Parts: sequence; C-alpha cells; structure tokens
Amino acid sequence: MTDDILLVHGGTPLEGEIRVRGAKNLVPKAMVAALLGGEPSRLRNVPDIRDVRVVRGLLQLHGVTVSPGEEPGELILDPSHVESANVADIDAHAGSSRIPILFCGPLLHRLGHAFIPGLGGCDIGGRPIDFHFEVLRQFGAVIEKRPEGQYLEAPQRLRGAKIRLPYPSVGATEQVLLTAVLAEGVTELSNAAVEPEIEDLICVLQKMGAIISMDTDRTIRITGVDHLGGYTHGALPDRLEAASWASAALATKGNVYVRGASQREMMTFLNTYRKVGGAFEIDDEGIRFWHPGGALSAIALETDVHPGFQTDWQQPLVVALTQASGLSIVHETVYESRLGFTEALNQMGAHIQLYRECLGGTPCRFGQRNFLHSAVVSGPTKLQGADLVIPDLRGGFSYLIAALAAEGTSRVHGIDLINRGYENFLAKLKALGGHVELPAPLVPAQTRA
Ligand SMILES: CC(=O)N[C@H]1[C@@H](OP(=O)(O)OP(=O)(O)OC[C@H]2O[C@@H](n3ccc(=O)[nH]c3=O)[C@H](O)[C@@H]2O)O[C@H](CO)[C@@H](O)[C@@H]1O
Ligand SMILES: C=C(OP(=O)(O)O)C(=O)O
Repeated sequence: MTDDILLVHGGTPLEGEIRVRGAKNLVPKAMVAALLGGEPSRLRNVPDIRDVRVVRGLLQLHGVTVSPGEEPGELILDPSHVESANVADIDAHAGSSRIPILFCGPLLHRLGHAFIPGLGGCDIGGRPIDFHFEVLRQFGAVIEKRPEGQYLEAPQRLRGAKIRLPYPSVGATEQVLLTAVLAEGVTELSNAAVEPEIEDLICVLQKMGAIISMDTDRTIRITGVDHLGGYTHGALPDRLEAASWASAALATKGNVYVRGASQREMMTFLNTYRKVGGAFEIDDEGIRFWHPGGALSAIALETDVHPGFQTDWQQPLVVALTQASGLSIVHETVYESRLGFTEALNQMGAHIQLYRECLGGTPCRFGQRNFLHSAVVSGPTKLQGADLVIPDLRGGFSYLIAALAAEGTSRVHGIDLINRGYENFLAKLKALGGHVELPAPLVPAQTRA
C-alpha cells in the first residue's frame, strides 16, 4: 500500500515549533473512568490519535455517548445508557490496543459482568496480563478464559483488598484504581506504579468523588464509595511525544520548540538530555530543545519505572546516541524485547551491539535469561538512507528520526502505526522543515496516456 509508505529525504535539521496535547497514556484511561460516573464527564486536551478513536468506539459500543465539546480537543462522555448497550460486535475490537483490559472494574461494578477481547499494543515483549487478573480475583471477580477473550463476573459487590504488585506495573495499578474506587471498603495497593499519568488518573477519579491517597513508598490507599459523579479535566501533556521531538531535534542538529511540554513530568529525561549534550530552555508554555553544536557525549542509560528514565523515551534517544562520541550503554529493564529496532539502525550505518547481560548497573528481571535487553552504541556514525519497516510505535518514530538525520532518501514502511500515538505527525514534520513525502499513488496501466 503506497499510502502507508513515507519517503524521507534526510540531512535537514528540524527547526520550528510544534504542539503536544494530552498524553496517550492518560487520555484513553480517563475516558474509561467516565464509565464509573453517574453523570457526564468533560475531558479536555484530547489528541486526535488512533488509541483515542479505538477507546471512543469501545465506549460507544458499551452505551457511552461520546460527543465533541465546545473547544477543539474536548470530549463529552455520557454514560447514561450503559445498562441497555448491545455489545455483540465487541470481537471487532480485538487486538486494537491495551486499553480494553481497563474496562473490567467499571463494567463489573455497573453490570456485574464484562467481556474483554484480545489486547493489542506494541510488540516489545510478552506483555502478560496476569497481574490484572490476579488483582481482579482479589476484589472478588470470577474469570473465565474463552477462545475469543476473557469473561468476568462479579457474583456480589467487589470488595476492597490488600494487594501487593510483583512489579510496579502501570496497567495493573490503573486496574486497581478503576476497580477499588467503587468497591466496598478499603484497598491498600503496595509496590504501585506512580507514573505522572497515574497521578493524573487519580486526579480525575478524585474529581468524580473517589477517596485516594498516595504515600511516598509506592503505596496507594483507596476508600471505596457508593457513587461517583462526572468530571471536568484537562489531560496532562504527552511527555513521551515531547521527548520524541526533543530527540529528533538533537539527532538532526535542529532546534524545536515543543509547545505544551511540561518540565515536571520530564525531569529525568531533561537531566539525561543535558548529559548527552542537548540544550533546552523552559518557559511557561513549553520547552525549546536544540543541538548546541560540537560533539555529543556518550552516556550510560537505564530505563526504569517512574521516577526513572521512561522506557518509551529510550528508542528515540538511542538514535541521538548514534551521533555521540564514544560508547553509550543502554539497559532496558521494563520490556525484554525493546531493542530489536536497532538492527535497522545498524543497516543505516550505526554501530549497536546487543547483549543478554544487564550492562551498566542494576541487575534486572531479564538478566541471566535469553533476552537481548542491553546495548552498546558506539558513535558517532554517519547514517545512510535505507528501506525501513516500522516495528512498533516508538521504534517507528525512531526510524523517522534516523531517516531525517541520514544522508539520502529512506522509504519508511508502515507509517500508519505512528498515528496510534502521535497526533498529526506528518504535518508536524513538514512544519519543522522535514523533507518528507508520500509516494505518488501507482497509476493503473489503462489510465496512463
Ligand atoms: C497504554 C499505556 O499506558 N502504555 C504504557 C504502559 O503499558 P503497560 O501498562 O502495558 O505496562 P506495564 O507497566 O504494565 O508493564 C511493565 C512490565 O510489567 C510486566 N507485566 C505487566 C502486567 C502484567 O499483568 N504482568 C506483567 O508481567 C510487563 O510485561 C512489563 O515487563 O506502561 C508502560 C511502562 O511505563 C509504557 O511503556 C506504556 O507506554
Ligand atoms: C508501549 C507503548 O504503548 P502501548 O502500551 O500502548 O503499546 C508506547 O506508548 O510506547
């Protein structure tokens, strides 16, 4: 399909201004939270990305009316008709994203049962959902695995529980939050994930009437209530998209102002960016990122749960590290298979060697196992344009960055995947002076002159 291919003519620094809106990793979950309310909710700063469209479709299937608000990027979510919805077509949503798993708690509270189709999301590891089902069982849910998905029932009102996660999973923490708020009694969750998007989801739930407190030791306590209302909320900005553009500015020796980027959620990224040699300037509206000239420095980088270096920042920054002088070490500790994208960078001229060992510091869950989850990047290396096939969301954006930083033209296949998490990325690339074009459609032989 020619319309899923982008031609990228590299060698021009990205310069100018783009805007990021609400976070891909918060907005769909805030939309799911609307299912818990007795009244409509109003969500602002909603980006036009595929994950939002997928959740919108799923909510509508479940009887939630989703309509645009008065401002651009505003959604009104009205859950008044959930009880009478016909979900016969739910199978069509299988493989669409990771969000359907978060419908469990709200549907169990509302209807006493839930059906969850197979999940999608990036292929960067096994991505099991065992923690989700374990916590739901602790609340009293009964789960039956069926060939086409998972069927859940709540024989009685779900009850709060004392839960400890084996690992601070973002999704499992959100599962607990969205279930505990209406469960009977108190839930204590320890070893919880505390990503900024989770804090923002807690803000949403508190606005709806939930009682939730967060301790400094990854413990979250939720006192269940009998009824939740609607909310009005502006989603926090997408720190992952902002970091992607920052990495693109660095790798292409450019200068990009990311309107909407916020310092507080990006502190760890900003420290790393500075260590590599990237420059930035923060004001009240956003952050300017640029390459200040001279050589970039190699660094040791370990991804981790928040407040560590976010795994979704890793792939775009690795492209910039191919331009740094010396040996950089990257240890991916969140996903076991998130370095496969480097093979294509090597074909473009990068020198990246993968290792099974935990390089550069803390042993992680993947050490002594058969996962290539550490990398040594030696640079700087000139990159050459190539034929690239996008493997996953952030890997895909990394390929765009590499193609923009390379000499010559690249053909990037599968660009539609990027629409899952980057709003209007093509228009933004063009606004920044990126030389990108969709190839002309093939003209059928009989219509040629
Ligand atoms: C839509 C969304 O918000 N996606 C984000 C979310 O994904 P997601 O919520 O899927 O990520 P998790 O934090 O749950 O996963 C982290 C690790 O825990 C493991 N795990 C998770 C659940 C489970 O039941 N069993 C299990 O073993 C996973 O395989 C992975 O190794 O957080 C990730 C970590 O910040 C981000 O990279 C994703 O962008
Ligand atoms: C891994 C990611 O997302 P998801 O969990 O939606 O696959 C990501 O945003 O990089």
